[in-house]
Amino acid sequence: MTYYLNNISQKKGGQQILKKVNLSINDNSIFAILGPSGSGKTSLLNILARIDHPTAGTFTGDNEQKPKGIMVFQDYRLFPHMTVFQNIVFGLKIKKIKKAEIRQRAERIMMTMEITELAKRYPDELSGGQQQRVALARALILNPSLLLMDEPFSSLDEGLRMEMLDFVKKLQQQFKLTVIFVTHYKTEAYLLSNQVAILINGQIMQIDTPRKLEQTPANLAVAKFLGQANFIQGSFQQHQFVSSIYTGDSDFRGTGPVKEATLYIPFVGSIQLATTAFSAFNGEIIGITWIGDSERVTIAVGSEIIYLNLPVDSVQINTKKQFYFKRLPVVY
Ligand SMILES: Nc1ncnc2c1ncn2[C@@H]1O[C@H](COP(=O)(O)OP(=O)(O)OP(=O)(O)O)[C@@H](O)[C@H]1O
Repeated sequence: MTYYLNNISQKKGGQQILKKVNLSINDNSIFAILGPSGSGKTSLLNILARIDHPTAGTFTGDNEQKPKGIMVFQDYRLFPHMTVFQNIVFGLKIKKIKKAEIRQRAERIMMTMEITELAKRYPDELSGGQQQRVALARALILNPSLLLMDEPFSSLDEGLRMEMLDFVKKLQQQFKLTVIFVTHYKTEAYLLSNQVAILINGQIMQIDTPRKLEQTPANLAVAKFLGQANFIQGSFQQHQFVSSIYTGDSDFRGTGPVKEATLYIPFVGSIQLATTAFSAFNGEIIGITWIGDSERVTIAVGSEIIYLNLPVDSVQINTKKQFYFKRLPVVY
């Protein structure tokens, strides 16, 4: 089933929290929603789980069906007085399913989640990663077609987070799930999905592949949220782009008044050291820090300071160098 979010808006306490959110989400896939803290991610998922209502708009499936997602929360929300097994089967018990079937389904799901040996433990006897596996098992035992994951791994350490992301991908394929995964870590979103929606201030700003988001952010708000970039104020004046580090030709063919724009120069992938069509700026290398797979290079360009991640040993300290844009990187 394809899921459709049609013009979903929500107001709370006089504040507009979601503004006309439109998304269509394909069956049997992982869709990531990426946004800063307070952008409305949880509010949106609560609506998709039918825990809350939108002020306007609808959430439908094909044939106008009313789908309901099952949530997995950041803070697990396990029942502390129940064992792992009791937590997992809780949802089936209240559906009055037969005991033998409950046991069979629980055993199968615990095996998949690699938590069989934890069945008799209580939540406070589990690590964060184990608790999240139990929370996932509790959701999956209900055979959901739509799984809603609200920053499920943000309290886990980096290594475990990466492991859990791989696990989610495996589960998605095994159970043919549709997963909506909400996060404020872009690496998580990029690792999970080739379709990422950026939510800022309750508004979907862009839906794209990770590569397109990084290379061509839809606006300055998206570019700033994605971060790891230099931002230089400038403007188009006739056919020229004018800024403190680069003034020259652009393909902008505006007439009339000056148009403000910002040069968006990501640390990675925006600059070449060899000549291309857009000649760019001269800078002096004033700092080089080794950061593993590359060097963070500090460049003085007039009174501006620019940071770039360049291949190891590609520039020398205290030398001057010319840098070339791959294309004139402008955002509004
Ligand atoms: N009951 C409420 N009344 C008024 N404002 C609310 C209410 N619940 C949430 N908000 C506001 O709505 C906005 C969105 O909150 P929400 O929790 O959906 O964001 P989020 O992106 O999930 O944030 P985080 O990543 O920090 O969990 C925030 O500005 C929040 O303060």
